[in-house]
Amino acid sequence: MRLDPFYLIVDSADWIAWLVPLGVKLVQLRIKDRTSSEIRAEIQRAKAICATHRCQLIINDHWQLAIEEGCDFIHLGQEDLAVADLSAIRKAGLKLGLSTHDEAELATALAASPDYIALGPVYPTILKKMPWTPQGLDRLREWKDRIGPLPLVAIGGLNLDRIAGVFANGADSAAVVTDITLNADPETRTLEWIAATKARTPRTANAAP
Ligand SMILES: Cc1ncc(COP(=O)(O)OP(=O)(O)O)c(N)n1
Ligand SMILES: Cc1nc(C(=O)O)sc1CCOP(=O)(O)O
Ligand SMILES: [Mg+2]
Repeated sequence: MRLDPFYLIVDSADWIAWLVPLGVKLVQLRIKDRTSSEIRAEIQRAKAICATHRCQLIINDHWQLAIEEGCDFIHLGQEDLAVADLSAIRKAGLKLGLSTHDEAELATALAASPDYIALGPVYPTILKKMPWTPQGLDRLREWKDRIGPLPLVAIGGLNLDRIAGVFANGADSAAVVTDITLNADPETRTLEWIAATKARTPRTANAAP
């Protein structure tokens, strides 16, 4: 499996409706602090938009809703993984991306046979507080050497100036939140990300549903 090199992460179907039609091919719906029925409605809307635009949708955290709504890809952190029903996830045919932040987490993640591994935070992030210091590019390279052909997602503090470095050090895809969502012009910045990652875009959409 190949991941699109530009991995957008947003917290609503409104963002997806706005930015996916610009040409985004890989998007994560990462919603916190909403009710289950609100999240279900967001997933339904996001799924319809992504299907129209042949964009791979990945649901963060809410694997039960993803199964119930017929989604095909989820992302889980280690705490999510610890309480998730992996066999139900696999039985439903969902692909699985997993977060890692240290050696122990990498071992746990690899034991779950994921479809990609994410390493973060590569650079400092303002999105959420985390106990890990920034991993840096050498650590990214080390992760790629360890996981071989499994796709590697870099996340944390990425911006246009940093993406060449993450690709040069083994990342297959660069995940981004605030460089786009807090930008004064998210639409233009999204187009800039698409242009900056275009040369690495798989010729066949890995990602299209
Ligand atoms: C691509 C990607 N990588 C890492 C994360 C973080 O997942 P997690 O550790 O579960 O933290 P939350 O995002 O749930 O706060 C991610 N969402 N996506
Ligand atoms: C959600 C998330 N997870 C991370 C990890 O390291 O697991 S870093 C991160 C935040 C990414 O946001 P931004 O692109 O704004 O830094
Ligand atoms: Mg999570």
